[in-house]
Amino acid sequence: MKKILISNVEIVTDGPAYKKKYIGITGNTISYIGIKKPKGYEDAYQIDGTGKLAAAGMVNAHTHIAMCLLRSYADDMALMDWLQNKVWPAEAGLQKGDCYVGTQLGILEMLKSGTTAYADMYFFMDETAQASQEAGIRACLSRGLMGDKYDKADERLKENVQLYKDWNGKDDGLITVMLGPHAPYTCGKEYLKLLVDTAGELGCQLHMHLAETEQEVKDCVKNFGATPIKYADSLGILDRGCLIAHGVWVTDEEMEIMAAKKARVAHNPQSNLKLASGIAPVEKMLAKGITVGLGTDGATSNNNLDMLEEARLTAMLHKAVTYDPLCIPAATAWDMATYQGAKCLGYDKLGKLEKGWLADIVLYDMNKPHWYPRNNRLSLLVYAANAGDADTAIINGKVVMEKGEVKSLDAEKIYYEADRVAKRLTGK
Ligand SMILES: CSC[C@H]1O[C@@H](n2cnc3c(O)ncnc32)[C@H](O)[C@@H]1O
Ligand SMILES: [Zn+2]
Repeated sequence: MKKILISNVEIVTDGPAYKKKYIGITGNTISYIGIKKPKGYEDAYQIDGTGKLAAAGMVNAHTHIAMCLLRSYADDMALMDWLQNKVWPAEAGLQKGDCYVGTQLGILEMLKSGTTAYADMYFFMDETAQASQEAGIRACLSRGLMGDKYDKADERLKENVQLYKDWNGKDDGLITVMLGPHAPYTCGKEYLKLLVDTAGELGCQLHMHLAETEQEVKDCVKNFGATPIKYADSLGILDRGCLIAHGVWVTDEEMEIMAAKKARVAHNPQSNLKLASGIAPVEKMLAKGITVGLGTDGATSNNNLDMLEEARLTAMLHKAVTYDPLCIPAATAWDMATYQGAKCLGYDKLGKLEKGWLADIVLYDMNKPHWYPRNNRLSLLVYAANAGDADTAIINGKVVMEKGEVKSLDAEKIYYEADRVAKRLTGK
């Protein structure tokens, strides 16, 4: 089995004490962490960790990765205006091959900023799966679904089912698949019932936008007689296992339901702020034991895929909202960006640097002014680091980026292709 040995590396801790360590990787698993040089790694691929900080790779728990193609195309708008008048018309022009390029651009951005896994919901997901496999990034993919009827022949659903059959568990579990009902306002009740039934037959979970805006809640109550969370629950969506994107407008009672049904939430603070959707009651969710990961949402509403920004914003925003400086400390924000994100995607032993856990590891280059002095490395990572500090990325025991170079991606070619596709989509 292939082995990697990282030497002389610092490991993220919430305090001043540290010792330079060795991290051994065997196959896709962390097989050693310690201060003594381990035996049995003489022939391993060697990485010098001097001046580097090792941390678990971040997990982007909700995005639409190929929306990178529409970055800086539609800003300063509210969600429905943005979707109906700018985004959906542009997406209607998506052609075969576009999402492959858009995904490559997004993967490049995520790897270069320390993200090693993501959950996605979009179109042409076969292309997203292909690009993810080639880059070696961990991905949990859903075909975005919108529809009305209980119709097993629905083309979009057929695509999502095929995606599941073709890709779920592929590449040593690197790629997994969920069904992706878009939202209560784009999926009819009968259609949602069909998706729950289909997910049950496949044995997979659902990834859905829920309770993002106040207007969504009002419309849902008007049309279906219940708030989005209660409505989704009444249809069996939460029992099936659900990754909820947003969960901004949820009541205490709904959070109790979410906790009881083990729903996981992807909190997207930057997108929620930019679209003026509101601020999710994250501190309450965490207090109730709900798993809350962090996401960027698409780069059309963010406008980047930088998870360090989301972790920092999460650690700051909720302090201001609650007037409590102790709310969501750096350690909690980091846990959300890594371990809780991994749980959102359905993983058990992912998101921490521990022996026996999956080897998704990022080394950050600390040889920069904003990494001095080093009173607390975790504080530095959450409050001071920036995207360009990610130097090396290992996913499932494979080195996918070294010295800032993503091994399997040709950046210049991707920029050129992405520009070409974006011009066609936006007419700019
Ligand atoms: C059907 S594929 C996914 C679909 O979702 C759109 N989208 C992007 N961001 C958001 C958001 O914050 N809320 C709701 N829908 C969003 C995307 O443009 C695709 O059409
Ligand atoms: Zn979204």
